[in-house]
Amino acid sequence: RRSWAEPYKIKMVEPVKMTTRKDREKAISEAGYNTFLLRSGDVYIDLLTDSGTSAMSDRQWAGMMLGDEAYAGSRNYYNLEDAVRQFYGYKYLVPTHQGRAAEHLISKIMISDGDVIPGNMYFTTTRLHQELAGGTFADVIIDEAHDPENEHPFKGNVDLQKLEDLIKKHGPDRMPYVSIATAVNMAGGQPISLENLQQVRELTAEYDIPIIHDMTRVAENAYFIKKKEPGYADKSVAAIVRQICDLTDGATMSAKKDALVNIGGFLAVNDREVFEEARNLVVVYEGLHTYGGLAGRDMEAMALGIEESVQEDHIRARIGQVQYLGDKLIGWGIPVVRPIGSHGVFLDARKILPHLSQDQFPAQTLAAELYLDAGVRAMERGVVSAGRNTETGEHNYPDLELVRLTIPRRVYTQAHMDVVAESVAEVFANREKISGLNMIYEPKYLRFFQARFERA
Ligand SMILES: Cc1ncc(COP(=O)(O)O)c(/C=N/[C@@H](Cc2ccccc2)C(=O)O)c1O
Repeated sequence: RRSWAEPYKIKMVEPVKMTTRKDREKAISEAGYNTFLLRSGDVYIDLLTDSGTSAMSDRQWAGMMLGDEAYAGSRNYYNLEDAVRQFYGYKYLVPTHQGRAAEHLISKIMISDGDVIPGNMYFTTTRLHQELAGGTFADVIIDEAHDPENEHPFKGNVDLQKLEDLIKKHGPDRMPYVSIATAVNMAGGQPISLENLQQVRELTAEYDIPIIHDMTRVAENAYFIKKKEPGYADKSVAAIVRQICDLTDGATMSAKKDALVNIGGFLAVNDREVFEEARNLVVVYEGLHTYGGLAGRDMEAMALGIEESVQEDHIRARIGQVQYLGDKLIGWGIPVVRPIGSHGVFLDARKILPHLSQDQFPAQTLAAELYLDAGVRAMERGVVSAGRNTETGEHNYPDLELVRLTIPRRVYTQAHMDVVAESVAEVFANREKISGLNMIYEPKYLRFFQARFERA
């Protein structure tokens, strides 16, 4: 098997610098042992997130020069509308500044006090907007998704029995929609199969319950279907993306991921009334309905990014780079979520630091130690991210206590992946010496963004 390389060449570079251990000790303690609070200038390889951190193509940069900054009816809006219709198939588009803005709108429109919204594992902003609208999230993902070592190829699948029991328990009238995420972020970037999505569609259709699709990483999910689901090997990623979307009634999109832009998102629906209400609400919270908080140039870059996101060479290289890092760590016996997901490699902090209880924040600790070793920035995806139970006020204690090494699209080379792998191995070799953290500042909402810690 011959080696293969990225399907692009680099035209512009942004120099990054190595820091010293001393610099990093100072930086991480000033950041309260929270990688979100580090300055990017103090970070060598930034794997905090794949959100908004991808490299745009020369065509997208050219698109930035074609911004029609008319207040109303910008040409770029119509180009974006065409791209959403062509590649995703949804009828009506409401642009927003990013994904959580679309989540805010659809939650406000479709959720009433006391409603239950089933979903395949929670996502932080999605669940918060459901709660702010008076709803309660209910997890219907298969049990395997909560087991980091289980090799189920489609851990994003819905447990149909759990879903049906919920519908029977609460009644369809208390269920405004089922929330389906593709390439489930908190499970480790784990795909849902088309077979399972079709079964969810059949079940919800019986009760006339719509499906709202969090399509933030839909192209990555489509790639896994092409590679792993019987019958799809000869289908294009673009065709599989359409097939996924056509099984849903609407979508929220953070275009900062798959669609390769630094800012942008949208709400797209097929129902005219939901569209009318969303178009009316967007002018309250985001901006006119033809720009939704974005500049014309941003919408142009997004339209082009959507087209590029489903190109076979691009998505194969993107997923290939994540697999490369994951396989390297697995080869060195480092506990990671398996199978390797779509947008990052998730370290199993519970297994790496078994001597730390979740009250000592193992994933938060591991992310800080990784940064200290060589300046690699990762993200806590464990008890801090899980937040507190709205009833009891206690921490939610998730089975998955993870540190996410999230790979931006078209930014880092294989050499960077090697440096990251060696840094993880170094921290892993010294894991017994790692002690835990105490939380000393806890914000009310989405605490993981701004919480501060000190060494226990
Ligand atoms: C599956 C899914 N659905 C919606 C959104 C919101 O989209 P947006 O408002 O950010 O554009 C996101 C954003 N995910 C980013 C950024 C992030 C957000 C909250 C906590 C930590 C990190 C990440 O995973 O790094 C997502 O992954």
